[in-house]
Order: sequence, then structure tokens, then C-alpha cells
Amino acid sequence: MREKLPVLDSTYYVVQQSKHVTINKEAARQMLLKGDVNSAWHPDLHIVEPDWIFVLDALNFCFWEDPGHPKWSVEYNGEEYSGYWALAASLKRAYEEGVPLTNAEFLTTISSKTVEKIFRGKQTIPLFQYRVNHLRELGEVLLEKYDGTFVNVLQQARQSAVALVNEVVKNFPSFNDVAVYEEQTVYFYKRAQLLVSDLYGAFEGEGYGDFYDLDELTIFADYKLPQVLRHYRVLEYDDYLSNLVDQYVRFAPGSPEEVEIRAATVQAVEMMRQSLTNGQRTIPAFKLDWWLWTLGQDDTVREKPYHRVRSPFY
Ligand SMILES: Nc1nc2c(c(CN[C@H]3C=C[C@H](O)[C@@H]3O)cn2[C@@H]2O[C@H](COP(=O)(O)O)[C@@H](O)[C@H]2O)c(=O)[nH]1
Repeated sequence: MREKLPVLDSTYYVVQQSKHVTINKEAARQMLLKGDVNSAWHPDLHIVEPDWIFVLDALNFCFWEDPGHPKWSVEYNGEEYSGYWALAASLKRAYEEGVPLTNAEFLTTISSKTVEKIFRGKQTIPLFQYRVNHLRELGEVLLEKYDGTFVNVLQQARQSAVALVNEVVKNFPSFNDVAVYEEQTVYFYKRAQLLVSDLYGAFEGEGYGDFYDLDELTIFADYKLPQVLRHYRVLEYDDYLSNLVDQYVRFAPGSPEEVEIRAATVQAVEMMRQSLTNGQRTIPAFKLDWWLWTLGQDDTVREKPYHRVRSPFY
């Protein structure tokens, strides 16, 4: 019996009780009919090195600003990047400048000054102190338990995506993306799951990217996928929630509103997967994720804002 993640069951529970978010199955079916779900992984701006990718996904969260506030952006090779791409570009720039990002010893005592230099650009990257703390946590745990390299975390997982997610969330608290909803623990594990798909993408399914159970992953519950699914009316927010989201009101991390949005995102894509499987080859959730996330990079789906939570988990 293959090991499974607790993400699907726990998010299913939320969707059953959900007060403010509903999933529109027909809209989900329509979206799939129009979609070209075979989007590829974007190789540009990435260093194909396991410890670098681990650092990338330890920092892969919360790039948004409130309306009217300019976003953090960096310049790399004459191009300006913001959001996720600014993170990838700044870490690639640092790596090329010789900052020893993949040296666990260095990470344990990395200074704020050094982190400022890594992310230098216009404005400041949000949740700056969390970025420093996550890097130091990676260094400490890698040194203490894995002889200083993420490669040994990968060895522990023995090519199981589920085992790797569990190993990471258990030993690196900054990846332990869970919430409590009506006394039940709800597991999202967004950056830990995204890490596995990034390894798969970067290594093209070979070597460090070779996992036998990738179809056990769910989508990665960030803030862009709900925005895309809401645009296509796959997710429907009631008036109470729509008003708050559309006025850029911030929700507290772990609030019922946030958990309902994230859980419905996971379950909506699971529904898409099921509808795809009748008669067609099953497609792993992470491939639908890449498709939806790439759609989210396009302005057409942004007429309504995504929900705002200042969270270091996504
Ligand atoms: N669900 C999901 N969330 C993802 C990604 C990625 C980047 N992966 C791509 C990169 C190379 C490969 O081609 C991967 O496809 C970033 N994010 C999240 O989005 C948010 C940033 O958005 P914006 O502010 O607009 O940059 C933030 O929460 C960030 O953590 C993904 O793939 N799936």
C-alpha cells in the first residue's frame, strides 16, 4: 500500500463544512475543455543544483504588496523581475556572485546584511526576517541531521515524493504548512510539495528529480491558483468573502476564510483530475498546477485580487 499525504483527506473535510467558498464542477469541466494543460517547467532563472532548489523553495512565499505600494523587484542581466521571478533571479545572481548559498555552515549564521545584498533591488522583499530565519534553519538542520547537504535528505526519501515531503515538513519547521479548522488539522504542505515538483522539473525527471509517486502530490496551495480558479468561476466566494477579498482586506494566517480558500483550491483541482481520468490518461495534480500557475502570470485573470495573508508558508 503506497504511503499517502494527509492533504486530500484534510482539505476534503474543510470543503464539506465550508461556509464561504463553493466549487463549481461545471465551470471546472469547461475550463479543462479549453485548457492546454501540458505546460512545461520554466528552466530559465534556475540553477540545477539540489541545495540551491531547496533554498529557493524555503524562500518561495509572499511577494505581494497592498494596492498602491510598489512591489519588490530585482534587476538581473538587464531585465527587471518581480514576484516569484525576482526570487529566482536574485538567488541565481547571488549564486553567480559566489555567495555560498548551498553551504549549510554559511547559512547557519547568515547576516541580515548578506540577505539584504542577495535581495537588493527596488523596495524590500516582504517578510524579510522570515527569509533570514528560514535560511538559518536550513543551515542548522542540514548540518545537524544531514551532514550539511540536501542531497542526504533526498537519499532518505529513496525516490518517493511522499517520503520527501514528510521528511522535509517533519525536520524543517518552516515547511510545516498546516492549519486548524473546526478542531481538525488541515495539511497543505505547499512549499514542500512545490519543492518536489521543482526538483522533478529542474532535473527533468532524472537523478535527483526521479520520483515514482509524483501522482500522490496535490496542487500547491499558493495565492495565485485561487485567483485563477475564481476568475474561471471554478471557485465561488459568497458576498461576505468576495467583499473582503476584493477590498484587499488581510486575513489572519490560519483564519477560516484562508483555510476554506486554500482547501477548495486543492479539492477543485482534484475534481478536475477525476473528470480528466474517465477515458483519458490520468494527469498528476502538479502538472495541472503548473498550467494554472502559468495562467495566473497573465493579466487577464487578475481583474479580481487574490486573497491577502502575510504568510511565510506560501
Ligand atoms: N502553486 C504554485 N505556486 C507557485 C509556483 C511558483 C513557481 N514555480 C514555477 C517556476 C518554474 C516552474 O515552471 C514552476 O512552474 C511560485 N509559486 C507561488 O506563486 C506565488 C508568487 O506569484 P507572483 O506573486 O505572481 O510571483 C507565491 O506564492 C509562490 O510561492 C508554482 O509552480 N505553483
